Amino acid sequence: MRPAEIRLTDVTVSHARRPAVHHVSGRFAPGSLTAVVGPNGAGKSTLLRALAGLHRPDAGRIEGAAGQVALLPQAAALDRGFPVSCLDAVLFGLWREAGAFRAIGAAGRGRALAALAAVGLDGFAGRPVGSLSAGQFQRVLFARLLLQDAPVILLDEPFNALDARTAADLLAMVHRWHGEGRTVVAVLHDLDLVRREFPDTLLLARDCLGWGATGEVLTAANRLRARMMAEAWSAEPEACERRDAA
Ligand SMILES: Nc1ncnc2c1ncn2[C@@H]1O[C@H](COP(=O)(O)OP(=O)(O)OP(=O)(O)O)[C@@H](O)[C@H]1O
Repeated sequence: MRPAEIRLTDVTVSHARRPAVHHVSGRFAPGSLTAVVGPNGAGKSTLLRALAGLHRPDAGRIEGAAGQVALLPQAAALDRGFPVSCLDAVLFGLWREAGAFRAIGAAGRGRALAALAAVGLDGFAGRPVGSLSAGQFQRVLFARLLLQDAPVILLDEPFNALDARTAADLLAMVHRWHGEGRTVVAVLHDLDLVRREFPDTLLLARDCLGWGATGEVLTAANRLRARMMAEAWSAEPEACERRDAA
């Protein structure tokens, strides 16, 4: 598992010309385990979507991510009313590998069943995803990531609304991916968890307020700065003056 270095150079990502991520530069080293933290509306999900190629930066460059990323979106952003079984939901992980209209085959089904077993959902293959608890659904999404087998794994609030046991099981999987040499990036709000489990941190408040060793980034001064920036945001962020001036 040899992920490339992911480099961001002066990256700005906007929604309707309003910058959610503002002139961010830095790098995710191959095999690093990084938490992305910051206040609500800081641009964390937007950054992950840009890294996954789902949202194009309107300025700057992201290099090294294309084609090697698997993304776990925020559970709240997913529609669970869609009538699919757990097995099919996991098999969506093979979509890119197999192509939209190609048969998955017995080997693919076998891998999907093994992934369900690995996340503790043996026997759930035929269950509709709509009938799962939040924790069981998150396990299905982790099984899908397992099947995708990507060198870079992006997780958007992976432990939200989970009980201690489920969170611990999924955190163990994150550490396994890290141990295998994958690059893992997770958006998190629990700073105690970040300090305990994540060696590196990117502190975002639309601008990057720190990116490096967690202990050096999560200082009281940096967190205060992030809070003050968030309090200064109006409901609608301003258009980027630096970009408009360019
Ligand atoms: N689809 C969208 N259309 C318009 N604006 C959006 C869209 N998605 C996000 N935004 C805006 O972009 C900014 C950053 O949002 P984003 O979801 O990236 O922040 P976040 O740090 O992940 O927040 P949270 O911690 O609340 O999940 C916010 O001002 C948000 O309202």
